[in-house]
Amino acid sequence: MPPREAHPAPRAFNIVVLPGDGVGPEVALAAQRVLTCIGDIYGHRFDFAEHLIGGAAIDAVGESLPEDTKAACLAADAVLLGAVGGPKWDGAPVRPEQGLLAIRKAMGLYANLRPLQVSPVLAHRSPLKKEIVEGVDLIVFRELTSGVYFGERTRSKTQASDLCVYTVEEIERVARAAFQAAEQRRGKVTSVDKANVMETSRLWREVVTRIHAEEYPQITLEHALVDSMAMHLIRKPREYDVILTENMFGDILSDEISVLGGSIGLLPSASLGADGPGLFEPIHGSAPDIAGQDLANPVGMVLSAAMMLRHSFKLEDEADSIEAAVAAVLASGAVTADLGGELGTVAATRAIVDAIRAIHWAAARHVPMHWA
Ligand SMILES: NC(=O)c1ccc[n+]([C@@H]2O[C@H](COP(=O)([O-])OP(=O)(O)OC[C@H]3O[C@@H](n4cnc5c(N)ncnc54)[C@H](O)[C@@H]3O)[C@@H](O)[C@H]2O)c1
Ligand SMILES: CC(C)[C@H](C(=O)O)[C@@H](O)C(=O)O
Ligand SMILES: [Mg+2]
Repeated sequence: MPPREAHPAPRAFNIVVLPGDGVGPEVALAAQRVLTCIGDIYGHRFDFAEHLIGGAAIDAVGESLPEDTKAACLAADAVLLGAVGGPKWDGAPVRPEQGLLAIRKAMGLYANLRPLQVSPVLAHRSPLKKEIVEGVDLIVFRELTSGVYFGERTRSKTQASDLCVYTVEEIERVARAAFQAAEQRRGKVTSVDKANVMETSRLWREVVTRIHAEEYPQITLEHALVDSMAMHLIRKPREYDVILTENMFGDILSDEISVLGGSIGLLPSASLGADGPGLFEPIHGSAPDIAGQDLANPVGMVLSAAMMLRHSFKLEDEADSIEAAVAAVLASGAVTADLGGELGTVAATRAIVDAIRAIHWAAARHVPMHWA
């Protein structure tokens, strides 16, 4: 990508890195390598400060979100997170996942953006038919700081409960974020709920309908029930543009749509609030089955870093560079085992870094890309 005419001057950014557990540290390192390359090319300085979260924090200090990690995240320009959790902490009194929920809440990250694009050259990597997935371009807006994830929990010998609560304001703010995104895209929002059963879903539907009518009437809004939506997403995924949904449905549906692209290891996310730093993490987990073996696909984490450049730092060219390099590498077949390739995490990351440099070399000399 050649830099745009009025490119912003080089800047310095403080990025907190939370590697976490399992493959988290492996993919977090990949993102740092790619950002360092971007910094070299564009002259920005990215200062990385690593902090503990999840199981690694439990092992070191006995809690999943240490106070200094929280303070560092709140003071950072942005946060990158690998993944948390793993069987080692199953049944432990404090769970690694609590640290992740706590930092999302503390940073006020109510909107979790999970985009997916399946370009024609990548469609064959999906286990689904090429004609179904080719050209998919959608984004999930998942509410991230409320719902059943944050309701009161009870437990006795004979029963357990998880309370699901949504307030009008919590629905309004994430709905506005989704409608605003649709304005910049194909102008369609599909709001997903379970309004035939759940009271929180009936409120969700009412509020989304009202915000649409009052503030975004030019956007096409449709409502869908989560069970049939799970089916439609793999039968006709190209029909969707922006998918707006509550915390738990968004968690489940986003893992489902990862199949369209061929691997959960490809999908990035951005978690954003009203103001303050954002947090950027792949949608996958700590992948204990492949951790520590140089097998993890770094692309979801690397694309999360690109989302950080775009959303938090307004560095569009730099984000475009990473995305173009990832697309070129995936198209070339230089991929990890989850996509049927032979590269390890380190080699796949190197391929992305090399592609960024090659694209810049070609752009600077006005050479067609295939010579680079
Ligand atoms: N944001 C997070 O930190 C996050 C997200 C999801 C799950 N988790 C945690 O991770 C742990 C494991 O959960 P899980 O097994 O259900 O989900 P997972 O996403 O970790 O793994 C599911 C499957 O996808 C594969 N996979 C995941 N990431 C991959 C990558 N980058 N490259 C190649 N293959 C990849 C894994 O090998 C596994 O077969 C649990 O403790 C869970 O709570 C954390
Ligand atoms: C680990 C877990 C708490 C987390 C979630 O459910 O939000 C994960 O599945 C995700 O998708 O980020
Ligand atoms: Mg999940």
